[in-house]
Amino acid sequence: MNILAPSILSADFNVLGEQIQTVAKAGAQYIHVDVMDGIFVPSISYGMPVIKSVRKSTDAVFDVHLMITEPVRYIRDFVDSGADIITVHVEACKDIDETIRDIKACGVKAAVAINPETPVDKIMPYLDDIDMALVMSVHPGFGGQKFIPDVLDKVRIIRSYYRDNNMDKDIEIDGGINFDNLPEVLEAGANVIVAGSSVYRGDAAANTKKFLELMR
Ligand SMILES: O=C(CO)[C@H](O)[C@H](O)COP(=O)(O)O
Repeated sequence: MNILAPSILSADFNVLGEQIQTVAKAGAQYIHVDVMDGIFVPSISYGMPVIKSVRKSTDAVFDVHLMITEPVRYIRDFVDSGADIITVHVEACKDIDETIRDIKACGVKAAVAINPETPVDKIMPYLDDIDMALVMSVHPGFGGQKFIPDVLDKVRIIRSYYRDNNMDKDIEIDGGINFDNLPEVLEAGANVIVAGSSVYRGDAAANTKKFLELMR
């Protein structure tokens, strides 16, 4: 199933709850929540108190993408704040197996992300254990960047692995996705589409509906 995950990084934080409701009511299944610590990535976004507060605005799945160093320290806190899926970066964890175990032990879905420069081999050992693989299609840290098409080879390799092993798992792609590159991203095998600026720039409800229409 194809899923749209609007990234609230590009939303208007002054009315964040309403911005989330707009895309959820338009049909977005996930809300993509980017957490940045200023260490793993150069920018700082928001954390648990904000997530807990906006959790009240919708029942949509909260897809929490932790761009933070050693996320294992905060898994329980993010689950208590309302995360339904927690993504950690392979580059940010000393013990990725333990981190995946901790996420699952909290009763939420576990996902692992790789940056554009990280070889696909780094995520392959975890594909059986996780619920979703996230392939970054920009260097993490900021919304509104240009899509890096080379990462689609990694999507294809992961999708082939899942297909060959009869696993119907999710592959998420994040960064620079727009109406023009969406077809090639879906064709490569990604089925969870993160889109920030191309949803929230302009009419968020109309953009959400257009994405969902193109993803059918
Ligand atoms: O993880 C992210 C940045 O690190 C964002 O989710 C991503 O960049 C989405 O925003 P856009 O669609 O504007 O590229």
